[in-house]
Amino acid sequence: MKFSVMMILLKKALKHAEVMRFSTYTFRKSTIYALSSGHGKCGVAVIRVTGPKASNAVQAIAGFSKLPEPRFAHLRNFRNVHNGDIIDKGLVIWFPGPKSFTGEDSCEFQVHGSLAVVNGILNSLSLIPSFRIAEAGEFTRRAYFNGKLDLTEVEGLADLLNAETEIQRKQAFLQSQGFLSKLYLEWKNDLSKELAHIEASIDFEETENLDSNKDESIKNISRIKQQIETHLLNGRKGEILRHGVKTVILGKPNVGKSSLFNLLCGRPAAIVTSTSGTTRDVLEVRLDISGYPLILVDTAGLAKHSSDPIELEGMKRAVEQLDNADLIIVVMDASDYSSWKINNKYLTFKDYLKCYMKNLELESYFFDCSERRSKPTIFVMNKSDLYSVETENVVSISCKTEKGFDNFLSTIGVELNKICGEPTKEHPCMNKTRHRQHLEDCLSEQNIFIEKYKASDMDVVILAEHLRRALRHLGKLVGSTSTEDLLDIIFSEFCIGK
Ligand SMILES: Nc1nc2c(ncn2[C@@H]2O[C@H](COP(=O)(O)OP(=O)(O)OP(=O)(O)O)[C@@H](O)[C@H]2O)c(=O)[nH]1
Ligand SMILES: [K+]
Ligand SMILES: [Mg+2]
Repeated sequence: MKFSVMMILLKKALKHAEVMRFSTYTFRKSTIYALSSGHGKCGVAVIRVTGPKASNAVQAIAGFSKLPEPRFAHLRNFRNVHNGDIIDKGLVIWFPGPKSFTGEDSCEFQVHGSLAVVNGILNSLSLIPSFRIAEAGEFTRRAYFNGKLDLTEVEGLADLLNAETEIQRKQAFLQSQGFLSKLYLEWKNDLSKELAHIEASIDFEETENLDSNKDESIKNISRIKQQIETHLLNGRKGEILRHGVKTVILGKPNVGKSSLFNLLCGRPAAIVTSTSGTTRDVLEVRLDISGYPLILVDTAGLAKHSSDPIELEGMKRAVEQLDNADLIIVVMDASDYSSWKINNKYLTFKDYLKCYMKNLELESYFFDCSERRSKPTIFVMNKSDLYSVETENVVSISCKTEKGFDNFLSTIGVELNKICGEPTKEHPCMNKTRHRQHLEDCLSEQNIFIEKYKASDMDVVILAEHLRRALRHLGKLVGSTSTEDLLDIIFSEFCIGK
């Protein structure tokens, strides 16, 4: 048998294996239920049911002899399945499959949100034959297996449930609506077309035809490759937005770092005293600034001469924070600046800044552009109530009077926008290590393909296999090929009832 024919048969077998995996899941299906709204006392609680026997819940609990009109809210008495007592009066909505979230027959009960009512309904559901309580993420898992959502949409939904700020919400919502998968599917489609050309030529042994298409093929694949590369570069923004922008406050002792930290938090989270070296440990809070998630870190002041082992440890920890910082806020003291003189002359701000950073032994972080360590930085001159400094590239503020604080907030907002960007439908950002991994692997397969194809030093059949692998990585991204382990990780991010 020819090698290329073997490859085609192997490919078909792999496809079959995928279909098998999907169908084994359907065999395991039972009807599941769960409280989908938050736990604890609340105005209204939502209980969801999905699975082949969901209609039994509508009939047994809401007392319909014939199923009600789908997707309409019906006000009904809900009865205890065991003794017929009325538990509560509420709304029931019937969603016959496949037009439901999971794609299966589903229904939703909206009841008064007390523990007793919710337990009453859940107990009744448990008495209906073949009903069981849902596992965490099981509703979404079913939606995925029924083709209602692909994997990046599932991830987007998980992020949406966890979103803390407006821009995080926007990124997650766009992803849950399929804008990221749309991009990946476009690339998958384009690459598939290129592969189809090559496969057709192999099957019919049309080597002349293959040669004439070579330049066109290389051009098309290079274009896709470049789009993926740009997407990866932008992806760093999406990843930071998803995790939060780690923002480290640094400076000499007593300049007002903790005062600024507290002002941003809106509460006295850190101890502030006039004693130099007050802060020792690294303090961290999560904040929402202009819709962006900020992980704000207060650190010990960096003193040049210290023999106190606790202070030295604090400084070591402060500097370590720089390694994975996304944004740095360097705080200075205006009264300190005003007192610095060299040869009896006051320093320009630029010279002062150089000396200041040299004192902190952090010059290379900010001034050595050849080093990759240079990070986005905001320079803040605090204590402007004592001495006013109006210079370019420095934000003047007084933590004592709060003068200049609004200006400081908008400066942070601008930086955050530069760091995270703002996700749009046209440019959705990747935001997970999983995405990066598959895209990088996809790129490296494309690179091998282009290089070997150009040099004509590889059998075309093997060459095509590199394109196939590149495609498989895109497939893994949207979840048309995935493993149970990966699915377990992704669905574990959901709570019960989603
Ligand atoms: N006049 C004036 N005093 C300030 C201002 N901000 C902070 N201070 C005072 O400066 C002193 C040091 O403030 P902290 O916030 O503890 O300074 P820090 O940089 O965190 O100090 P360490 O943790 O010791 O490194 C305190 O006495 C504050 O009240 C300001 O804007 N104006
Ligand atoms: K202090
Ligand atoms: Mg402090």
